[in-house]
Amino acid sequence: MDAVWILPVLLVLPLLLWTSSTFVFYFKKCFYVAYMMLLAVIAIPICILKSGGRDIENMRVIRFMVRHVKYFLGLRFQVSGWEHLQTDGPYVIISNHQSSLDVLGMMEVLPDRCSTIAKKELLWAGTVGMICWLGGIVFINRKKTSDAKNVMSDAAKTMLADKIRLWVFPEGTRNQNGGLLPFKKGAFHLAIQAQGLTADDVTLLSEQSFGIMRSAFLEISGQSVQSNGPSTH
Ligand SMILES: CCCCCCCCCCCCCCCCC(=O)SCCNC(=O)CCNC(=O)[C@H](O)C(C)(C)COP(=O)(O)OP(=O)(O)OC[C@H]1O[C@@H](n2cnc3c(N)ncnc32)[C@H](O)[C@@H]1OP(=O)(O)O
Ligand SMILES: CCCCCCCC/C=C\CCCCCCCC(=O)OC[C@@H](O)COP(=O)(O)O
Repeated sequence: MDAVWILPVLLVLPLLLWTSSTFVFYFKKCFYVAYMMLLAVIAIPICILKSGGRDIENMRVIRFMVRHVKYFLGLRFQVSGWEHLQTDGPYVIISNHQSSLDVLGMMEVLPDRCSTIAKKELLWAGTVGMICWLGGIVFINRKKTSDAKNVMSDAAKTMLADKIRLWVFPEGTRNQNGGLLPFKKGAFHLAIQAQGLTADDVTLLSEQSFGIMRSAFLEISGQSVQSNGPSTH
């Protein structure tokens, strides 16, 4: 009886994929989440066997396993300036944040010994949450600012002691409104500690970084003319 339903699905699915770009978009989105969950199932035992638990070195495994996902989604990346990340010691990377697909771009350029700051809710995202924990991702509670600051202060100490790099999304949330949200300060408090600056430097550093990222963002957006489905994802 069940098999009767399979035939229409098998017929309708290719038809929708062929005719509806909106369907293609949502199909890809579901595929992305399911496939990342599956990849994490494979990566979890590898990371545990390799590093014995939570360890920033696990980000190498995650990076390696995620890099091919772009091909399934029809995405390609153009990287420039990668050589600037090839320096010794700790540093902070900041980037804008539009969608969960940003993880794919991140994995194209992620340096060794680099993890990220993420909202704590991600920890509960099934196998993806577990692999994030194994990769040394630092989870913060955005609703409790003082807790988040304490966690980031501890992260700054670890960053200096263990020479790790941290990737922060200074907008603090995803944003697809065609610009940048005002930056939160956490990334810059991390950066001053890595560079021997003081709290007085945070505002200037934040403002300069915002200006540079905004002009780069607008320049790149101006070149981007292709659309592959609804604008919100
Ligand atoms: C193999 C299969 C794999 C499958 C899966 C693979 C996954 C791979 C991993 C990839 C994971 C990617 C995950 C991405 C997730 C991205 C996110 O979750 S984004 C959301 C979370 N991130 C952030 O929010 C980071 C940015 N937030 C901040 O920096 C904030 O500052 C804050 C710490 C949360 C506090 O926020 P808030 O109080 O609202 O705002 P501010 O304006 O910044 O600060 C107010 C005040 O406090 C001072 N201050 C801020 N931070 C600090 C600090 N760290 N230390 C000291 N003081 C601080 C700040 O200066 C302000 O004071 P002032 O007097 O006005 O200056
Ligand atoms: C138990 C099942 C739970 C299912 C949850 C699905 C979680 C997504 C799973 C796979 C997606 C691939 C990994 C992408 C990780 C990126 C996470 C992300 O981009 O989080 C958004 C966060 O930066 C900001 O969040 P808000 O915009 O503030 O909100």
